[in-house]
Amino acid sequence: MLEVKDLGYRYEKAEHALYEHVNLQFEKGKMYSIIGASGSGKTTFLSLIAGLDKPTTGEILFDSEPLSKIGLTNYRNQKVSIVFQAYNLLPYMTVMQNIQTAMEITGSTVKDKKDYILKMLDKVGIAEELANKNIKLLSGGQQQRIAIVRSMCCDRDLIVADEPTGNLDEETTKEIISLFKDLAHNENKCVIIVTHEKELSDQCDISLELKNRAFHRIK
Ligand SMILES: Nc1ncnc2c1ncn2[C@@H]1O[C@H](COP(=O)(O)OP(=O)(O)OP(=O)(O)O)[C@@H](O)[C@H]1O
Repeated sequence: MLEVKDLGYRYEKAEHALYEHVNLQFEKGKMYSIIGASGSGKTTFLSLIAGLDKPTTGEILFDSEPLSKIGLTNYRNQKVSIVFQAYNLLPYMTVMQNIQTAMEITGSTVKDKKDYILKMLDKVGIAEELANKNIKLLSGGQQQRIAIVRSMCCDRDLIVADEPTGNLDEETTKEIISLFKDLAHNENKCVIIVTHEKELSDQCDISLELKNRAFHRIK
């Protein structure tokens, strides 16, 4: 579903490229982890496959079509769901409004959105009374869970997440892992997660390590 072809990336003014000639394929129904030392370029890679930035060389294809042809804005609005730490949550809106707005922008066909959102929030342990609170009143961990629920509600084939369990307690981490697993295995999504956490990486179907400017399959 997602194909990375001969990809290279170099930040302007950086001495070296972060990586070159990367070739990878990601399929629906699988959960992938990307691990690697701090600064190895994991977040940058997610930004590229999420259509937030363009590769310096090579290309990325979604269902055989290059992102450059789909258009990055189109791609982000229609194909991919991004769970970066509290990425793009709107601080002046409530939890409910944040998720509902995202569903509307992405053309969700769910009829009773409020009811649906409350059910999804319940799955990650967010009670109804929090749903009507402003985002900025929530803790970092709660905001992270909202960002995940928003990605689940938007029904995209590709979900990319950066350290989604980074600031959560052990029990919530388990819950979040099982939500991502469910999305991959029961809803046939392609889930790609950058993580430092072994527990999360171990649960993935395929693990890639970014080391010495190349990706190595370790599971
Ligand atoms: N906008 C930028 N301009 C120049 N260099 C950058 C920029 N953003 C990141 N870098 C550098 O690129 C390298 C890769 O950064 P990236 O955030 O992708 O790594 P990472 O593996 O996700 O790290 P971490 O695990 O610490 O989050 C780092 O050396 C970083 O300093």
